[in-house]
Amino acid sequence: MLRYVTTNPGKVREAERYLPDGSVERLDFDYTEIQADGLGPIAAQGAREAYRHADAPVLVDDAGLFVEGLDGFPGPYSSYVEETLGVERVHEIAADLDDRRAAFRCTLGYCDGDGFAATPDPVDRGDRDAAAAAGPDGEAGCGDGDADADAGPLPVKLFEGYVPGRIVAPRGDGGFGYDPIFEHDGETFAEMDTERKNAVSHRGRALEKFAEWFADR
Ligand SMILES: O=P(O)(O)OP(=O)(O)OP(=O)(O)OC[C@H]1O[C@@H](n2cnc3c(O)ncnc32)[C@H](O)[C@@H]1O
Repeated sequence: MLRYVTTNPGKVREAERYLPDGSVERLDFDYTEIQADGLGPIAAQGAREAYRHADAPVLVDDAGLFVEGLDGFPGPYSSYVEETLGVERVHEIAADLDDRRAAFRCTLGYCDGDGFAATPDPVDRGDRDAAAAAGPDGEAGCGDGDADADAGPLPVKLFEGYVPGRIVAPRGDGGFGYDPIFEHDGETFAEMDTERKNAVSHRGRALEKFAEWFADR
């Protein structure tokens, strides 16, 4: 049984649509979010820690909002910023910017304690650049840059998803987190139902890639 590791029930609602019934259960485990410029090292480290905790295959979901006019902030710090400033303040700050383009990014980290061929290159190619398209998926193994001597060489397979949009005044009651202030194609994510958000979202894209790979393994 695969454990979807998150403290955020909103993520699980979206993820369930991509994973076969009965093949996954939520693990409410608050893994350590290391400080890093990109989501890849955070997801990789989190997956290793969660795997050690669960002793079962795990999928960790690290996501963030990257505002172009703020050089990608809050990015990997999105959770902290939501808790401290709050979503409406982020909109107020962005309202003063000329460039309100933004992107959501999601990196999924899968670890089952088994070996993938570990590659030395991390997938972190600069999540700060909100305009850059998500690149190919990668594997983070030994020497993947998330330097934690205790983490050991457990290989982690990473999957990325990206969606462009812009920051707007809050609209809509659905979704979670920054959804009310993130507009894509004329609608905020909070105005979309789960199915519609999944069809375009960063998480949907990453989950689609994961689900395909997982089924074909
Ligand atoms: O780490 P876990 O336990 O999964 O839960 P979290 O909510 O802290 O998850 P992240 O660190 O990945 O999320 C960073 C922030 O981005 C927000 N976020 C993530 N995905 C989102 C989405 O699809 N829509 C809106 N906000 C999102 C989320 O609410 C956090 O404030």
